Amino acid sequence: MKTALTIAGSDSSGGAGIQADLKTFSAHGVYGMSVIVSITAQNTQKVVEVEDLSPKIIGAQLDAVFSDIKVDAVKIGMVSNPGAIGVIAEKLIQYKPKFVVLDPVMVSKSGYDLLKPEARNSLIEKLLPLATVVTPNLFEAERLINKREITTIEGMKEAAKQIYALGPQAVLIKGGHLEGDAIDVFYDGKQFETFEEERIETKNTHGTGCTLSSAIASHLAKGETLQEAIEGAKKYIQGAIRHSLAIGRGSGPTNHFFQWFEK
Ligand SMILES: Nc1ncnc2c1ncn2[C@@H]1O[C@H](COP(=O)(O)OP(=O)(O)O)[C@@H](O)[C@H]1O
Ligand SMILES: Cc1ncc(COP(=O)(O)OP(=O)(O)O)c(N)n1
Repeated sequence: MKTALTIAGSDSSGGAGIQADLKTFSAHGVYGMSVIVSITAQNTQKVVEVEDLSPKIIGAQLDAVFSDIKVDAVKIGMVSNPGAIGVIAEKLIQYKPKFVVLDPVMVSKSGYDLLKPEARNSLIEKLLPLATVVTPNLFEAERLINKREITTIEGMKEAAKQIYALGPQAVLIKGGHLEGDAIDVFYDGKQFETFEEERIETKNTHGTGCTLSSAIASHLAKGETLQEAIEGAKKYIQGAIRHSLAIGRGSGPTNHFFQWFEK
């Protein structure tokens, strides 16, 4: 069985973060492992509180996994603070996993800062250059390159070029917050590609970014090319949103095991 490791924050409501990643790995038949960076007290309506784990225990989790198990792909989500980012970068340089999917999580849909403002530069300098692909949403793309507002496909392409110049092997800017269809823009330094699906009208989109990035990691772990991995992940998130769950009183989660419910 292929393996994937998520390095991210825990979401007590189970729709985003580590919980979404492990469900996604399982739904793809990939053995999932986790390094917890932060614990969030969170539900479908809000993030109530966040507690970061120490760089020491983050490093110990990484050593425990990498010293024993072959990791076929890594997904990075909420990394919270400069100390956590420092130890994650150090260990990735040491263990050299083949694929690193970096979701530069900054703010939850409910509006809570999941990346401390002072950690932005560390994320750019230390993690972006280690990424096989970085998957910002529109807001995160704006923050990475200090751009005002990205609202069009042309704007996404220009931003993808600028983010690519920061060091990742490829960039996928997600268009979940665009007007109209859900169009994601890919750039690998040579060519652009768009991944397009129709927008599904629902408020239950908690954890869509986490789910897409861990699905990309799952496909990479199974040996697909990056473009094949994104194509597969995009189809998966579309199904997961189409069958999303009205659980909780706010923005409910996607359905990671929607295949079980399709006739
Ligand atoms: N309502 C929707 N219908 C279809 N696809 C969506 C919808 N919302 C988000 N997506 C897709 O889900 C993935 C995650 O995107 P996005 O929601 O922008 O990320 P994030 O959760 O990081 O803000 C992207 O592939 C995006 O196009
Ligand atoms: C612990 C944790 N990590 C990440 C997120 C953000 O996930 P995302 O997929 O961007 O989903 P939304 O917050 O936008 O619904 C999170 N909320 N918690």
